[in-house]
Amino acid sequence: MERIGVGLLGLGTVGTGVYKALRNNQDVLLRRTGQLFEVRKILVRDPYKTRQVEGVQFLITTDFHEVLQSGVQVVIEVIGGLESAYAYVRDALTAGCHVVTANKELIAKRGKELEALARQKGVQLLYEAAVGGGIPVLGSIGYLLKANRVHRITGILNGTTNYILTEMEQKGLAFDEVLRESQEKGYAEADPSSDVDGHDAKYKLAILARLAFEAEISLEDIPCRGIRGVTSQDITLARRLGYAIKLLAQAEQYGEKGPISLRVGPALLPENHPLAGVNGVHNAVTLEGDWVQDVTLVGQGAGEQPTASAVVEDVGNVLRLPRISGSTVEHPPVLSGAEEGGSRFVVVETEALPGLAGAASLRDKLEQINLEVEQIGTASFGSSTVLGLVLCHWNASYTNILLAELGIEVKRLEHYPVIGVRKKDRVKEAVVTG
Ligand SMILES: NC(=O)C1=CN([C@@H]2O[C@H](COP(=O)(O)OP(=O)(O)OC[C@H]3O[C@@H](n4cnc5c(N)ncnc54)[C@H](OP(=O)(O)O)[C@@H]3O)[C@@H](O)[C@H]2O)C=CC1
Ligand SMILES: N[C@@H](CC=O)C(=O)O
Repeated sequence: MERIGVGLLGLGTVGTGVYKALRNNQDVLLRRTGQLFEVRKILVRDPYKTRQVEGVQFLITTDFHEVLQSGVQVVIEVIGGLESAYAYVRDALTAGCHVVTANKELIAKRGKELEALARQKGVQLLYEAAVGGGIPVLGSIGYLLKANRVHRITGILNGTTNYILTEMEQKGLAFDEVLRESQEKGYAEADPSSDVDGHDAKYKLAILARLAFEAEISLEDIPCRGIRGVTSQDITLARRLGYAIKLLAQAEQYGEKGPISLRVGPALLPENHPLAGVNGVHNAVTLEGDWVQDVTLVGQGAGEQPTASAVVEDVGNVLRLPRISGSTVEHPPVLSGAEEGGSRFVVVETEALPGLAGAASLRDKLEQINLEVEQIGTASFGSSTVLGLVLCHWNASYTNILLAELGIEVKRLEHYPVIGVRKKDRVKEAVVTG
């Protein structure tokens, strides 16, 4: 039996889970790795805080150097944020320690430099928990699908926003209330705007695309929209037309080493799409490769236990994996504005809207000016009425055309891409009101 010293940076939601998992499943890890992982020091910000786990007080420090001096071979970074985390990870790698982190922002922004440092020092830098919480998605791409050319990734990559959208729909709760709940449950980032504005999903998509396409991904190349604009009216109307609204992360490579398109934003999925029923804090990733065709991995995307699971799996692998060799990352062109051409769900909120007959005649009117309307629905919510249209072959100029044709005072107009509807699956006659 080999004793391995571990330094834990952070004892919040994830750090607490990691400490408990290392303690409670020590026997499992020992049996499977022959190694006994012992936490020697825990770095925190506030040494006086009451901790959610017993017996840690004598391990706590606020001095990072004490961690490095405690005979550790593995450092686990679960403090989050960028600058301090970066400095600690860099110093731990420089000192010859293996590093495991759950920090997607750090890996998306500084991963390239830190991986080069890890290679130079002959140590591992592992970050399975940075993407998809407990889902072993990076390992699946890196180790289990290594003979495939993965060309498309479609994912629900943020647990907080998926939880919010689900609770808004299923319980009719308000956005702010559900956001508070997701913070209490430990799903949200320290600054939850990273979740709700889509940045967290963007970091995760960049990490996935880099690994799957072996391509350098710049965060600026990922158009990103969050869920602040999604209302419960939009969710209700989309559902009536047969769709779920999800914060979707998409990446596609057109041919080997070919151009790449990337996008994060709310989108409609038809109810029979594999990701449409992924609810609550669950995440899911569909990977499409040349031989495997498609594989969908689903699991809890945030929270103490699933995230700790991914961190501790990395810890168990750190001394068993082959050393990272040279990287073959390419710089393919990135396609921008791959937003047009597909179907769009357009929501118009107003005070006065046509009923069923009016909606049908509106469709005729729009079709006369060559706006192909696939589905149309209206719904009333208190003093507001909402019109929802699924339009084919979306073009940015449609917004103004629509406003002119509607000829009514519009309180709000929002539009979402509609994903994954094949021609033969399209709903033919869909005019709903309520
Ligand atoms: N929560 C989740 O579901 C998931 C989180 N992650 C990632 O894991 C990381 C941690 O998240 P989470 O556990 O939720 O965060 P928390 O805010 O719950 O915990 C952060 C911990 O780090 C400590 N800390 C923060 N800054 C410093 C610093 N400068 N020096 C020393 N200690 C510091 C805090 O100390 P103190 O307790 O004294 O305040 C706290 O213990 C983040 O990168 C996050 O993105 C990844 C997947 C899922
Ligand atoms: N805040 C993140 C935590 C996990 O990465 C999320 O909600 O997905």
